[in-house]
Amino acid sequence: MGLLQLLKSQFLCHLLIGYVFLVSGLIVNLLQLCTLPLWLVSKQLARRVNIRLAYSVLEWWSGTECTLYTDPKSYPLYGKENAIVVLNHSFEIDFLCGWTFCERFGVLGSSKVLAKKELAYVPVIGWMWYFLEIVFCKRKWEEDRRTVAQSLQNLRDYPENYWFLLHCEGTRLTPKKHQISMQVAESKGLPKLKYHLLPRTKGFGITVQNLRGAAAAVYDSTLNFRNNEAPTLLGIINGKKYHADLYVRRIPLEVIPEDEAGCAAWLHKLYQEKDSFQEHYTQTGRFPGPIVSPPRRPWPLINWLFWSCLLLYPLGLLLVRLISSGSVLTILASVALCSAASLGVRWMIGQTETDRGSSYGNKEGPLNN
Ligand SMILES: CC/C=C\C/C=C\C/C=C\C/C=C\C/C=C\C/C=C\CCC(=O)SCCNC(=O)CCNC(=O)[C@H](O)C(C)(C)COP(=O)(O)OP(=O)(O)OC[C@H]1O[C@@H](n2cnc3c(N)ncnc32)[C@H](O)[C@@H]1OP(=O)(O)O
Ligand SMILES: CCCCCCCCCCCCCCCC(=O)OC[C@@H](O)COP(=O)(O)O
Repeated sequence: MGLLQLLKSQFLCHLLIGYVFLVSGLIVNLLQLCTLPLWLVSKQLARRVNIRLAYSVLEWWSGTECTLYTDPKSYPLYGKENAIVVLNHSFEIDFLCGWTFCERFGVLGSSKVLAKKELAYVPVIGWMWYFLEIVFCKRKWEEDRRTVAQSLQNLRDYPENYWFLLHCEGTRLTPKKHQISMQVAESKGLPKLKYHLLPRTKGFGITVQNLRGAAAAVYDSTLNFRNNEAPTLLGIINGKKYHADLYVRRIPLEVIPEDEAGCAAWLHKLYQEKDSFQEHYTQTGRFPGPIVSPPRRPWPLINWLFWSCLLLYPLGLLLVRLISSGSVLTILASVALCSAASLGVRWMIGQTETDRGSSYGNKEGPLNN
């Protein structure tokens, strides 16, 4: 274990990182709130300010290495156009890998996702997403068909390039969800998938329909981790290194059928292809095609140094004052506050854990929702 990894695994280090993450995030949330009047004056300027504010929270502490497999001809277009990203949903840190790639291609602050509504209430990240015009769904089509379409329409004049992420499986893969979704596949006469849940086609259909002309392509993205790892956020916080491999194919939006049934059939075929890429990965330890290496940028490090210096210095001063005050009551109150904050951060980490995930796709029944 290297010195940096040893440091990362220490409890005190977790407390300090948790403190910097939480306080910097809340400051950014507050600044975002202050941009509300700006929306009335200039919507596009308010959007640009929020993109930059979000950037400084999203790119944070991750030691995950990511390798990109893709066609070198498509590579120069990444980050230079709007795109719909279709990504498998098997790992607890899918979102971190997504952020890492967004950062490398300069679209971290502007990128979007079709996210479950419950995430809107997660402090810092969920609150920030509200200002970033993230599209939320209740996974209840009767309600989502109208609200999701409206939110997508709002993105048509977005002032900066973005990726719109869709986890078409709708929930993270578990053995039970997989078994149930394969029953649905069988009942629909569709081939079984080994590594994916059956994709939900309605969200994809409505996204393509509403972003046609605004997004140039679908980036079919398939993620896996080396050595059969099942990475967790807690693992990362404890300094564990994971290595992600991502296979991306750029598919021009024009090739996707315009009618609902054709579009759904196209997506099912895409997932059958994704399944074969995962099989290839399992057999050979790599995805097909050449590797390209997006360069690391200095901004994440500069960003972290900025927030750490800004927030750790006053914390140090406060601690010295607290101890020298000698007041048992003040010290107890401070310990209680720190405990509450660390429980809050632990709850947020819990939101990323598949074991604590939703029951969506878990119930047997006519609709299996
Ligand atoms: C160069 C590098 C490139 C790429 C880099 C990679 C990524 C970076 C990109 C962007 C990053 C940006 C941000 C990322 C940050 C964070 C991400 C965090 C995570 C949030 C993600 C989530 O919250 S996922 C959960 C929410 N999202 C979704 O659910 C999307 C998919 N779902 C849908 O599309 C749904 O259709 C819906 C939500 C719109 C509506 O759901 P509902 O359940 O109401 O309706 P459905 O149509 O889905 O259900 C009825 C139909 O489904 C059939 N059915 C029933 N049971 C099942 C079952 N178990 N499995 C499959 N199908 C089932 C049923 O029969 C019905 O069928 P029909 O034939 O009638 O359609
Ligand atoms: C050391 C301190 C570090 C503190 C870090 C706290 C970080 C909290 C980040 C919260 C971001 C939450 C994003 C989670 C995205 C996610 O993966 O959602 C799952 C959904 O797709 C599907 O849900 P489900 O149906 O339950 O599988």
